[in-house]
Amino acid sequence: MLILLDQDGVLADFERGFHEAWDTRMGNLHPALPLEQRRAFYVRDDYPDTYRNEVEAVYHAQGFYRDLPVISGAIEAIQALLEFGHDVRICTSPLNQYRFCLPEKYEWVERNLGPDFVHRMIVTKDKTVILGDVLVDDKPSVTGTRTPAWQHVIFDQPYNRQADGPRMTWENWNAVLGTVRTFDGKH
Ligand SMILES: Cc1cn([C@H]2C[C@H](O)[C@@H](COP(=O)(O)O)O2)c(=O)[nH]c1=O
Ligand SMILES: [Mg+2]
Repeated sequence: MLILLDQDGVLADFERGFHEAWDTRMGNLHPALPLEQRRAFYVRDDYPDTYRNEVEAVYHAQGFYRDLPVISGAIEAIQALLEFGHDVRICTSPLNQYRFCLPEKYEWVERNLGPDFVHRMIVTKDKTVILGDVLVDDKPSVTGTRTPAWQHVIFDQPYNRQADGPRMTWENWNAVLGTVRTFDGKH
């Protein structure tokens, strides 16, 4: 299968990175929301409007994307997927404020998956134009200009539990991906 893996929220732990950076900068005024209480996909929507600038300052900061921790189990699962013979690509959308985000997404992949994996990166604002059998993504609804070729498998996070459909973690990936159909109709 051609497997598209989203980066933030699937491989890179955007939530933990935000939580730690927020507590360092702002914890004395408004402690970071515990992960299990996050409900909105965009973190700014779970914080009071009065903190919008401060929320954005956290993930616009230099080093934020580069230093995100790895989601536990992701690297080992990618190695296993490659060993099974799957074609694995990273399919990621940068912020419009791309100055640090964009190069740091590449740095993150180089640092955590190795320089060869950089060749596997697909950076796009519209994931529906990208071919694949499956897109593993934490966004509850991935939309764009086309009807996507891929099946969306939701990577489980507290802020996407309202969405229907197959739901994956780095513990159950093997069983969940086994249910996905490929372009030619085979498993
Ligand atoms: C505010 C906010 C932004 N994001 C960002 C993080 C990334 O730049 C994109 C999604 O990237 P992905 O690799 O395609 O997951 O959106 C976010 O995920 N959550 C937020 O709250
Ligand atoms: Mg994501």
